[in-house]
Amino acid sequence: MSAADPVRLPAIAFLGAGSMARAIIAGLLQPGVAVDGGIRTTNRTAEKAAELAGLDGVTAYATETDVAANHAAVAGAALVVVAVKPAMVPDLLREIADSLEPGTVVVSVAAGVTVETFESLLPDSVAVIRSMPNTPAVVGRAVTGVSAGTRSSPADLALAVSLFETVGQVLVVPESQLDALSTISGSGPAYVFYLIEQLTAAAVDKGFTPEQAAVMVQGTFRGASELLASTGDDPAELRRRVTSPKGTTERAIAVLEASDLKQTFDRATDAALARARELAAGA
Ligand SMILES: NC(=O)C1=CN([C@@H]2O[C@H](COP(=O)(O)OP(=O)(O)OC[C@H]3O[C@@H](n4cnc5c(N)ncnc54)[C@H](O)[C@@H]3O)[C@@H](O)[C@H]2O)C=CC1
Ligand SMILES: O=C(O)[C@@H]1CCC=N1
Repeated sequence: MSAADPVRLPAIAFLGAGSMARAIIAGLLQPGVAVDGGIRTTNRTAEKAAELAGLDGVTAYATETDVAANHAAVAGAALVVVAVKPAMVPDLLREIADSLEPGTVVVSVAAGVTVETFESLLPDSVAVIRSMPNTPAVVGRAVTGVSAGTRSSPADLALAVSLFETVGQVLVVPESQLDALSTISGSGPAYVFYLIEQLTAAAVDKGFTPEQAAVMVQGTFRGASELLASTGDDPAELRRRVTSPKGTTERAIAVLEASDLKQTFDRATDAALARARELAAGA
């Protein structure tokens, strides 16, 4: 993307401007992106809306001070991103259904909630796309899964892909795979931060200050990720280059292998998948 070749998107409304919506908005505010008609946001509190209103090109509405906030935000918006908590989605869709103009593309980021639920609560004239982004969107490094709805056209899907490409990489997958994708990349940043927390605690237990531990652990995660990205080498080969035969790393890796991290990740991601199915059922 270059300044000479900006990405142009039509007016976008974010309903539920919390962590995830703000992460995507951060990408839209980058120099190479133009949102014709502007960005509208809604959230509950006036305090948060005031913060959002301070962003260039953003019109922010708060439901606590404006009962018509969601209606005002979707008026004239070609893209409507639904980013409230999954349990709140059905009520929100009932609230806005009559305010959506024909041809609007509604993009869900809500975990679990199916295209079927969205399409059943919205007029036939509105297309639905499901997505699953992740919070590295804030730094333009998101991985987002995107799935077509039954009423969406290839152009509608392409529009949603363009939206998420402003904040990182996009994978188009069938909806049947989107919950599984969510257990890997949607939740994934939390797994990485958890590993960082645990290795930091191990460093502190070995006598380093929290500051020293943070330099060691965060620098190592960043350095290893950048090494992987810049060489394109297989992670197993990069690991082998650290693991000197009969050396120290070999002993550490043997302990990690004995703990069967793969099985732990299988169980963790299966638990996330089960929760997505509960969310789909409205639990
Ligand atoms: N946080 C993450 O890493 C990811 C979250 N998601 C999905 O994004 C959605 C939002 O999650 P977060 O941003 O983490 O939650 P959050 O709690 O940070 O944001 C939710 C926002 O919705 C607003 N809200 C609540 N009721 C509303 C209403 N009736 N009208 C307008 N705004 C309303 C709240 O004020 C809040 O700002 C969820 O459905 C979640 O499954 C998807 C991918 C990753
Ligand atoms: O935890 C959640 O439900 C959301 C979906 C993926 C990441 N955060």
